[in-house]
Amino acid sequence: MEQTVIIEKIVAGGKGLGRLANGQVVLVAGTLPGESLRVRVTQLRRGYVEAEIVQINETSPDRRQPPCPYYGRCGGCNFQHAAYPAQLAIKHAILNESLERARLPLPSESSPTLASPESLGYRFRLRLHLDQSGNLGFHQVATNTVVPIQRCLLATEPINRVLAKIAASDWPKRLSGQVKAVEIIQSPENDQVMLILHPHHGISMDHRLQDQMAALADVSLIHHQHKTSPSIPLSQRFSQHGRDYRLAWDHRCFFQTNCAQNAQLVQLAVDFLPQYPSASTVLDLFCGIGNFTVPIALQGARVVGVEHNRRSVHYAEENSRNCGLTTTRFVAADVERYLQTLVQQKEFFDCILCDPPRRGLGRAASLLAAGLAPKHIITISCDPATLARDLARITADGYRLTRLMPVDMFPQTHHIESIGLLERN
Ligand SMILES: C[S@@+](CC[C@H](N)C(=O)[O-])C[C@H]1O[C@@H](n2cnc3c(N)ncnc32)[C@H](O)[C@@H]1O
Repeated sequence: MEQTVIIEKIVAGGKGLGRLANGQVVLVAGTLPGESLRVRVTQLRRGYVEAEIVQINETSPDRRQPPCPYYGRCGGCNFQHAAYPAQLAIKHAILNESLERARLPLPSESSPTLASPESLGYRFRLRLHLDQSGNLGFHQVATNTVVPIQRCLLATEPINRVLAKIAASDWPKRLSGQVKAVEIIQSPENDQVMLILHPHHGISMDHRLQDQMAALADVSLIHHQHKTSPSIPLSQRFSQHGRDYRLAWDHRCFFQTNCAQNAQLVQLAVDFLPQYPSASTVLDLFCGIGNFTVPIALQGARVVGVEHNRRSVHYAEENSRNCGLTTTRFVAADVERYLQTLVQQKEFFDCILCDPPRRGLGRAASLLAAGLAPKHIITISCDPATLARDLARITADGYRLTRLMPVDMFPQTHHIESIGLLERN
């Protein structure tokens, strides 16, 4: 069935929303607000249909030629058809709409999306799938079929040099059946690039094979993912508010892959932290390797970091020590359980910063807002839907959102990171 639709807006997930002649909602990928399209319905879903573009009748002035030759087939990006300023505006609108749908009042200060310093070449870590036929690449849109690629425009140049060498060799064919994924990582502090081969379950890799592949790709290290295998050292230098410091971690720890934008996000978090009359006490939930703990402590606060990955906690402690800090403490624990302990002990913090994974805070939201009642809460989120759910709980417990800013951590994709500040009423 073909029909003409006008795209009203872009919704979470990146598709354009329009209406069929009978009023039914239709979602179309690769579109922009205001475009008039001839579409063909491809899927019936509960409450809406999905369609694909047959023809664009009226093109948005924000439409551009996607820079990547794999765009449309490779499922890695879905915003490359939009000029970068339009991508930022779309992310701002989606975040605001997520909050409005949850009936949350938006802060009076509505900040535009913070652009990434680099809109291409920003990724310091790439994970590619390897299928049984030796295709090395990313999954095709909405399938498990691997689209072979020789270059990813989102990755840094040193990563692409290694990828090109591997893709042009017979290695993907030789490794297929043994390896299911290849990870290429660059340490942000230097040009050192490292590989990780992820073997299929139960396969033990031939070390000679790994050495030969390392020599071909001219990489300094190569390991396959195994609990006992050595770790890959990674590090980044920061300069925040006149203080220079360095954070180190390894490939088994979480760290933001857009390192330049992460530095801007960290700066924002320090700026969002209110000034208190005396040295502040801050609880940094989901602290990882101390990405926010260290710079906040360098500003004079006493900070407790909570993180369940013991390896990350080890690096957080080491990073903190190397910065000469004596005002940080790290706890290896599950956030929700640890919050219960803090509530029982009637602990108080001026500010709680939380940077949970995509699933959000869940029940921890009420524990930290109603249970600990800090003066301020800083939220860092990578999913507007779970953020809206968490904010609904926190505001119901007596807080109001005073600042909110989308931060573009993943240009060319629909992913939306944000930072917010809540104040106790
Ligand atoms: C989005 S990352 C943020 C890390 C850090 N704040 C940063 O900026 O690099 C989320 C972190 O939460 C940790 N995590 C996930 N679930 C957790 C839980 N239930 N309790 C404690 N830590 C958790 C992960 O290991 C990861 O380091």
